[in-house]
Amino acid sequence: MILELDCGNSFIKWRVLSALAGVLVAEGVVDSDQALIESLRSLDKLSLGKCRLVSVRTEDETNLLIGLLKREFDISVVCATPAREMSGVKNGYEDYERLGLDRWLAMLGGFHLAGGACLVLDFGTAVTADFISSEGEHLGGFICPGMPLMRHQLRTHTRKIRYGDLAAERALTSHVPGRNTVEAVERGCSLMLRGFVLTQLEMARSYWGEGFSVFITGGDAELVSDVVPEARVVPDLVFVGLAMACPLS
Ligand SMILES: Nc1ncnc2c1ncn2[C@@H]1O[C@H](COP(=O)(O)OP(=O)(O)O)[C@@H](O)[C@H]1O
Ligand SMILES: CC(C)(COP(=O)(O)O)[C@@H](O)C(=O)NCCC(=O)O
Ligand SMILES: [K+]
Repeated sequence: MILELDCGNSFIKWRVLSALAGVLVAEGVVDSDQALIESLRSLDKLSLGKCRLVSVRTEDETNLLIGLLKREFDISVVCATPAREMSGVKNGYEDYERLGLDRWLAMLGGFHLAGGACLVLDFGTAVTADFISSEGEHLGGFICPGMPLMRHQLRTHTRKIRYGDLAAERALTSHVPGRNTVEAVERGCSLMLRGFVLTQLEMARSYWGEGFSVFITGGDAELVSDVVPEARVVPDLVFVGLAMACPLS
């Protein structure tokens, strides 16, 4: 079996595929290395052979996790690394190594699935947008705070914005003006994300008219997906790119 990991700033997304057919065996989201090991240990008939992973964490943190995986499961681990060009996509950063690897893999996955120009939007801790032309040229992108960061900033830099997770979830069932703090904040931040999406769409149209695909991924993808009905919500877009960047022979 193959273990795939997407180590973001907040969560580790994991999944286990069968070695031969690549069929999904199990998957999950965890908030620590230890929780990952526990989730995997609890699986029935787990027999991991290999692991491929992408991380936007520090080298030290990533190496710690790799060491842990090798000790626990005695597997080989392959890490996605930066590239100037891969699978027809050309990295557009001045310094290609500085582009976040999760963005790079989502771009590889998006361009592969679209077979043409695409806009890739990722809603995680940070929100990112990346533009890839029909020739596979990465035009660049944008980074801004995602929902968890916007919430956190308001909660920590004001005296009177305090509320719990359940209230936050309930507040997001509508976007009418809030009549209490939790509604006002949650809906306000959600509208910022939705406005961001519309701006990115406008920019993509100015480049490519109607000839492009939109991909939406990341843990908070559902907060914005209805703004772009034609978009493809692909929660595992980073994994699509990871398999392309790290083929396991
Ligand atoms: N099962 C889940 N576990 C944790 N967070 C989730 C889950 N489903 C959706 N989310 C949302 O995903 C967001 C984090 O997105 P994610 O793409 O995992 O971020 P990152 O890659 O930066 O770690 C959180 O704000 C949370 O609201
Ligand atoms: C932009 C990001 C913080 C997004 O991370 P995420 O929200 O997925 O955890 C990550 O891709 C990153 O650290 N990038 C390096 C900086 C850059 O892409 O320019
Ligand atoms: K991510």
